[in-house]
Amino acid sequence: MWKVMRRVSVDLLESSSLCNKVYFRKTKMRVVSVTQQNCSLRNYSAPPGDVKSLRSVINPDISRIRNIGIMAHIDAGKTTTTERMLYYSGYIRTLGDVDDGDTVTDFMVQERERGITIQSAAVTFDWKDYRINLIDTPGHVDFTVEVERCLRVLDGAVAVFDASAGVEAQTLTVWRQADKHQIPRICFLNKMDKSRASFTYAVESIKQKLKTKPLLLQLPIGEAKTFRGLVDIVTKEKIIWKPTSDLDDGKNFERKLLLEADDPNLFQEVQDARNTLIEQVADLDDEFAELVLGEHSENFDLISAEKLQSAIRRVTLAHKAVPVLCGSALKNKGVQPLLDAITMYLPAPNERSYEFLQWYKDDLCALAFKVLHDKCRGPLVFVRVYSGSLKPQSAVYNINKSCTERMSRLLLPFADQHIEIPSLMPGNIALTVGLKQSATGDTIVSSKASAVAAARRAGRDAREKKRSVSDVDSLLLAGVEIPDPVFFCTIEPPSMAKQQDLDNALSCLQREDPSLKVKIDPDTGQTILCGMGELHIEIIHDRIKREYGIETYLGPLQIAYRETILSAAQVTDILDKTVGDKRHFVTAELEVRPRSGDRAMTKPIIDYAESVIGELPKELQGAIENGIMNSCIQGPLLGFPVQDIDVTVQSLTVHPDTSHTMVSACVSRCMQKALKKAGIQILEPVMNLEITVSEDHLSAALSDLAQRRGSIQEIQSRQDNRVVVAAVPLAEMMGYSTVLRSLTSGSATFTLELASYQALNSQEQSALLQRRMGLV
Ligand SMILES: Nc1nc2c(ncn2[C@@H]2O[C@H](COP(=O)(O)OP(=O)(O)OP(=O)(O)O)[C@@H](O)[C@H]2O)c(=O)[nH]1
Repeated sequence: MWKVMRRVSVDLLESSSLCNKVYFRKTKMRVVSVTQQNCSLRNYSAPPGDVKSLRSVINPDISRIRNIGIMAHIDAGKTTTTERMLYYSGYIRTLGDVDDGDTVTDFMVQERERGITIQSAAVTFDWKDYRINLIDTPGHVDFTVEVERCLRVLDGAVAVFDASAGVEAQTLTVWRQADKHQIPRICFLNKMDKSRASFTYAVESIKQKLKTKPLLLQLPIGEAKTFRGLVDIVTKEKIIWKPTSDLDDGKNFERKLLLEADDPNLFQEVQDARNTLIEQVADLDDEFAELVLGEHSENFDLISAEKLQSAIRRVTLAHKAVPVLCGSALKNKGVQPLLDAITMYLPAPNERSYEFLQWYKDDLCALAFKVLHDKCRGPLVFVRVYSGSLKPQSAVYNINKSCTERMSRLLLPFADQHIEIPSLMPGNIALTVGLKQSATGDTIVSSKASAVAAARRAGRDAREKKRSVSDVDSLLLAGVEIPDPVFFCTIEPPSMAKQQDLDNALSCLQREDPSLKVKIDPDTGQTILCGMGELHIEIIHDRIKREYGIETYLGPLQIAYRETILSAAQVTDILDKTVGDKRHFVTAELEVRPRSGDRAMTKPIIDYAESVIGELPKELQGAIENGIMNSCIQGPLLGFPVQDIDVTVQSLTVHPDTSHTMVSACVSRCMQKALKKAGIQILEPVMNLEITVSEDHLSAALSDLAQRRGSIQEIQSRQDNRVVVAAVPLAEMMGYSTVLRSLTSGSATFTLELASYQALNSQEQSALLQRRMGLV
């Protein structure tokens, strides 16, 4: 049964045109021996490992907590590394394998079948007196929002790399996201056992592409097939993994001081690497520089490992450099030192500074960062507490939703199983049961009065620092930026009777996943699903079937274009309508202008002529802006969102009896006319494409790209492979995975990421219009 399901899912994905794994897990397809029984052997319903010890320290000292994320390009080995961490910490007793579909963190059926992470999973475990809350995030670009929302609550991250590939496309994206949230990082060069693994190459690519300063804390002993251990440069200890007679689970390793007599060459290499590390750190940290230049300037050997570790910690927390470690998660090597490095070099929650905390004093301030729908318990909301404490059976106030909610229980997340806890202190992460309104990105405080007091303090602070009020708003209500979807399709239930069930399923899924958008087509009344990529929509379709028992039908996948205007235009409109005994009378005059700028913005910038703004009541202003926004959601040509326009309300006359709805309606109609008069230009999503292909198949891949309106920006070398970086319209990428697979005998991989929206030329635009009208 399991085999059959996996086979089906592989076929499904293979047929999907935009799956970015061209060879889609050849290894996974080979390893199909997992049975349902195997999975139950992992005993997912029983409490994991040493739950008693976790219970006894529910709220450890804040300095002993590490909220850590694992991030990387797809397939770098995040889940495998996480699984090893859980095993060595005693959280699980047998090692799971992504290729066998039985890891703890990939617990959704779709994740286990496909061997990919879709939802980020939070797991809590202890490592040498430290509490680690670890989040395994998805690597596939379709789930970037999932990564972003988790980064909001992390204090540190481990960036995992495939040592044979170095920095890959999605690594850059997640690295930039981590920069945005100022998250200190450690790099883990995984897959050192692979045939083309190269420590030097991977480090160089980190230096060049991520523009960061790597601090080499380890040197590998052997590479590829000969990889068998490492040297800790800080302590000069050699770590060699030794399988026991019946088990090679990586638990057994020998750690001893490297002596010159053991291996003179390696000894010298380590000596040099340590001196370089000391100089590098001294350059970045004044306190350490004093030590190095002072008492130990003659002999760096006298600098203790502890002093060096403290300095490395300071430069890591100050984002001045990034420690680099290596290993092979699959071959069970290097993960224990990585865990040590997490506790040693990444920050505790109280070492991060959050400006908004000062406004709450010691009152509760928590952020909801993820929602899961549990059939029995209802919505489960993941929260991170920043200040104050959370207790079960208490009321909390959600600032974003302006509502008070009651929380019934607090649970510690163990992937798909949960342990009940009596309280949650600052710096910690847990699941709440009972919050019905809270969604991803909401700020939760103890009461409305507390929110008001915090807002008052924030306002006072803003005035002192001459900051705008909207700045303060965004700090108080820190949410997650959701990019616009690029794909959409219709979704239909098997019968009208099932429409209500489908609506419910979609609204639950939307609360879990804010990047999923659902709307109703105003002309046909059909439900439209909008997603971040083909895989995203496919997974949603699958979940509706499996989790909600509704067999739905998807229409053909379509591209989400945008509309903009070509020139400025000014239009006047009059609405004169009598409803009952009331006469509604509005005249509006609007001017629209194209806006140039780097960022595509679907929200128009609205301003008012002086004669209008002087006497405009707030509610009336709201009605005008509603009308303008509404007509920008669906452009006049094909109904796509309108981007990059400025609007000026030049004049407005409103009869005293006129309702605000009528004002909005008049303004909206006036906008539509103005947009049409200004001339509509269709914009298409253009993607950044990165193909990793062998030299033999390079020319085939390039000539195919030329037929797809692709423009090649760069061809780089990556070990024996070539990496083609190109910009290609999304509309040309349908069916690409199948084509690339046949062109390259399944050896190439690619990633696709939205870059910008660009104008179609007039021929392309009229061809698209004809297609949409069903004329061709
Ligand atoms: N040779 C080798 N293969 C590895 C290693 N670690 C992971 N893999 C393999 O690489 C593939 C991807 O591993 P995952 O752990 O699922 O990678 P991931 O980064 O979690 O993948 P996504 O969540 O889908 O982005 C699997 O086939 C693993 O068996 C390693 O150290 N060496």
